[in-house]
Amino acid sequence: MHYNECFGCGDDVEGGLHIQSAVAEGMVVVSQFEVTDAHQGAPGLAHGGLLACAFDEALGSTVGNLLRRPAVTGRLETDFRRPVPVGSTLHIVARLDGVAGRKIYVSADGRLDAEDGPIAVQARALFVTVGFEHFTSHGHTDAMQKFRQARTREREDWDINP
Ligand SMILES: CCCCCCCCCCCC(=O)SCCNC(=O)CCNC(=O)[C@H](O)C(C)(C)COP(=O)(O)OP(=O)(O)OC[C@H]1O[C@@H](n2cnc3c(N)ncnc32)[C@H](O)[C@@H]1OP(=O)(O)O
Repeated sequence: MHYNECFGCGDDVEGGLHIQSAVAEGMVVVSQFEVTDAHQGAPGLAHGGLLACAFDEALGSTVGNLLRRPAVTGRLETDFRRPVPVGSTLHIVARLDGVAGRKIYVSADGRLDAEDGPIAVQARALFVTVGFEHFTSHGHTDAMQKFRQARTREREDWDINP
């Protein structure tokens, strides 16, 4: 689900990750993260925390695209296998591993510069399904209102009673 002010996928967020995700064959969700100077940790290399963020985004998008229900990250694990240079593109393929009540298990591999490039980062996460009150009670009212207006314009259909 796209939200324009999201640090992970928002188009207008300066220095954001600008990740684009789409459902692909085999019920996977593919995402691309183009690493820029704004994402550096060590000189010339992506910051590990932002790589974790990229996977949070890609995995959250997997839950949203495949299950169409609101959920938040409860747990996120990352394995950093290779350095990710500035100027490279991480090709992330994510899958749904299982659902148990409100718990949703997802995992992903991120490959360097090509769909069949070497694996640089892997992640697994547990998302927990929440009601919309999670956002209305914990977030700012005006942000939720902007989000709802955008959803209405895009006519997105979500299960709001998980
Ligand atoms: C409109 C917007 C659209 C949708 C917008 C989507 C936006 C996605 C954005 C990207 C993703 C993010 O960054 S989300 C932001 C980062 N995450 C957060 O802020 C979440 C903060 N945490 C929470 O709010 C809470 O801890 C929850 C909701 C995760 C869980 O609280 P709860 O609702 O009280 O549920 P609770 O009973 O504790 O947990 C339910 C089940 O999950 C298990 N569980 C919970 N947390 C964990 C954990 N860390 N590790 C293992 N297991 C866990 C419990 O054991 C339980 O299992 P069992 O007893 O049932 O077996």
